[in-house]
Amino acid sequence: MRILLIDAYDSFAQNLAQLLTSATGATIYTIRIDDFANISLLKPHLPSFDAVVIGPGPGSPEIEADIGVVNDVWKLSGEDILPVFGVCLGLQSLVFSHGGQVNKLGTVKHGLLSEIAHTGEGLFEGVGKINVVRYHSLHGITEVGGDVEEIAWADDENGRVVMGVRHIFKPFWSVQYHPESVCSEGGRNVVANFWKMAIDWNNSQGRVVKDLRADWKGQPREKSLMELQTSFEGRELDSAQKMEVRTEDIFGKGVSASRICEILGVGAAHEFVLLESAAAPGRFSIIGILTPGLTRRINYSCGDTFLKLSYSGPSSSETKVDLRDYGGSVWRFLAKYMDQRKATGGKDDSPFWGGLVGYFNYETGVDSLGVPIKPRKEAEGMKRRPDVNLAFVERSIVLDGHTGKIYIQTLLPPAADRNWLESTKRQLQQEADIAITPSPTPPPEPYPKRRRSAVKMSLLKLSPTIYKPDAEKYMQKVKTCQSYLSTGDSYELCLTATTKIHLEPTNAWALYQHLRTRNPAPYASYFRLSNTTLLSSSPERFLSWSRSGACQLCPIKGTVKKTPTTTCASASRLLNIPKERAENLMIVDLIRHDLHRLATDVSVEKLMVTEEYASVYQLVSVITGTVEPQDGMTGFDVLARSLPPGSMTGAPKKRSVAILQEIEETERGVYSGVLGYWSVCGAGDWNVIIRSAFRYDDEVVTTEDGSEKEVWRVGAGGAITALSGPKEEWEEMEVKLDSALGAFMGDF
Ligand SMILES: C=C(O[C@@H]1C=C(C(=O)O)C=C[C@H]1O)C(=O)O
Ligand SMILES: NC(=O)CC[C@H](N)C(=O)O
Repeated sequence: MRILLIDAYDSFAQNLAQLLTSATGATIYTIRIDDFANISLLKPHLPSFDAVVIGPGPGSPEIEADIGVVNDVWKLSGEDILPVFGVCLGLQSLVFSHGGQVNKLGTVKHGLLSEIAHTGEGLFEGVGKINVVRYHSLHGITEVGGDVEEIAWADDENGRVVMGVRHIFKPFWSVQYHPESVCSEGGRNVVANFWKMAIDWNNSQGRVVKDLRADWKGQPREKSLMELQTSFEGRELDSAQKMEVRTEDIFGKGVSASRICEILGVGAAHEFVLLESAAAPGRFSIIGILTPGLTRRINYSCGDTFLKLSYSGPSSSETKVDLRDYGGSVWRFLAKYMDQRKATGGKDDSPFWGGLVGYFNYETGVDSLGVPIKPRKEAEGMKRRPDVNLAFVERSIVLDGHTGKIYIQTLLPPAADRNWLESTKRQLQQEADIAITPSPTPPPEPYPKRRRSAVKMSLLKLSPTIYKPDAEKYMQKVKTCQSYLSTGDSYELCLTATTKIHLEPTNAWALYQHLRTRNPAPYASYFRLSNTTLLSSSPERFLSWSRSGACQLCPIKGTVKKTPTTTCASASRLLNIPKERAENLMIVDLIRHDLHRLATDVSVEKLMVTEEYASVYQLVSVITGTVEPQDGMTGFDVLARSLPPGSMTGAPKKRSVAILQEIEETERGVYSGVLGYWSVCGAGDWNVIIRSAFRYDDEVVTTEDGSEKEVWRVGAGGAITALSGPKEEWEEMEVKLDSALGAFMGDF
């Protein structure tokens, strides 16, 4: 049994595919509305399907680019007719193509629940009273006395809004709401009813479904990056390396990650990597030792046909890798690179044995969606910077904040690396001994007192000049976002803006220490690579995967500022309102879709739990799924196809990103990207780069008095929905901005 799902570039389509699979047992083939230029090209394939399902999507059925072949599917006649079920845009298209109208709602409904009334028959047989999730700005009005009749309704501020329709003599049904949303009731029942009616109709017509034609190109599931690589004929990378991890471990409770970094000379290091769990629920901190002349750097700028390999250190020659050997894809290159570097022998309890560490910036995600990158640095008269900035780390130190264990690890062969393991162990052991010997308990995190005062001295002298976005302009942009929400082009837009800081040359490590003390976060990081410095206090995990392929995504959406009187209970009350819940729900549904594309057993483990951070309370959800290692599928496949993070774009992702490219004037750069690792042990963990500051190390401005200043950037923003107020959004942006801006303030 086969169902053809026609996706209108929505971020919920694969949730619908999953609902269809579980309710019907059929195999789902997904195509896009414009994969076939017109209905006569699609028509020859339709006899191969038991039914068609039209998915939701941005825009309107009145606009051809938004609807593609779909209006014509509803106009099929005679022998060509087959059962069709439409969702949201699908319903609007059914109504529109049968003489009805599609109008704007006075009060749009995005991520909001309504109880619906229905006939209790046909599609709604045995469905009972249900609350359903709505994502729409438009609504259908059926033609009086026409062939399409109403079968379900919602009553709200708009009056009576049609929620379900059927064709009176053709096998066509549609719903306006989203039966596939995690918060909709009765979805499975409605889809099962459609399927039963579809099969009955096919039988009554003697319609026998044919095999797929030889020229049918669609696949029931997406291929992994490694499967796509099977035709790989290009040059091999550095010869495949079977790596053995060697580890020394010590018990080092009381030795902080910061202290170890200082022992390793972080303050003076040109390049350095620390991914630090500086607050709960973080557990492990990872230090990547970047050895000049030895550690590989991998850099890529979107639009290039090549990527650059070089060695860590101030001067290194570059090798260009022709990406055409990898289907033009940096993702396929990286999948192959890591496939050749699988390691054994590390400690089970250490999540990272060495491997890729670094970031994919926001524009990498924009590019991978096929959306043109509008604001580019070049346009601002800036140098081109890598959009992908990674290192392959051979030597690393991992601290387990729960057990106090410190793992010292190397992937280098013993002959090349005899002394490093032992000498580092000795050094850290000495520090561990000091930490446990003195009777006054070791000073609390982040680092011993003497160092804190040194940092204080240097920071007190800072005099940053801060260029914040213009408040009026930002509020105007909130309204522009809302105009796109009212036309149905987006359901939620994560608007952001960049603040620039000019600062006298300052030690970045000292700044980081200040940031992590002021705003301790589970995904803090100090990252310097390829002329870029990133100081992060991110609270948000984007995606992690285990060695066995268990994926977890933890989107945050919904923010309340902490005040001296806020408690978790009071914040929870403020967050548990329709506006905040809708913001979060939209992203949960979007992420379920991203995960359903490649993973199985997708489920929402936590839905909108209030969590406390240093300066804010947030609503957090957790979505999990598993990628099957056969076919070479890894968590990296999910990463490659899920950028930018949905919590930083809004939904539907592709259209929302394109709209944001129009509204935001500067490129986001490192902000809104993801930072993390993919280890040679097979596991990976990536966070969303927010509450962070970054700079390009060679970018300086000369002020009027002739002094040189560093240029730092901090991005901040928030989700705009129809329920947002411009002033409140500006204030929310400021709260998030302040959590990173604090690094530049000398008030400690
Ligand atoms: C846009 C930011 O944060 C994002 C937006 C949030 C929101 O709208 O509530 C919450 C967390 C992040 O996903 C930011 O920190 O700059
Ligand atoms: N979810 C959808 O399919 C939305 C349809 C249409 N773009 C609207 O906003 O009404």
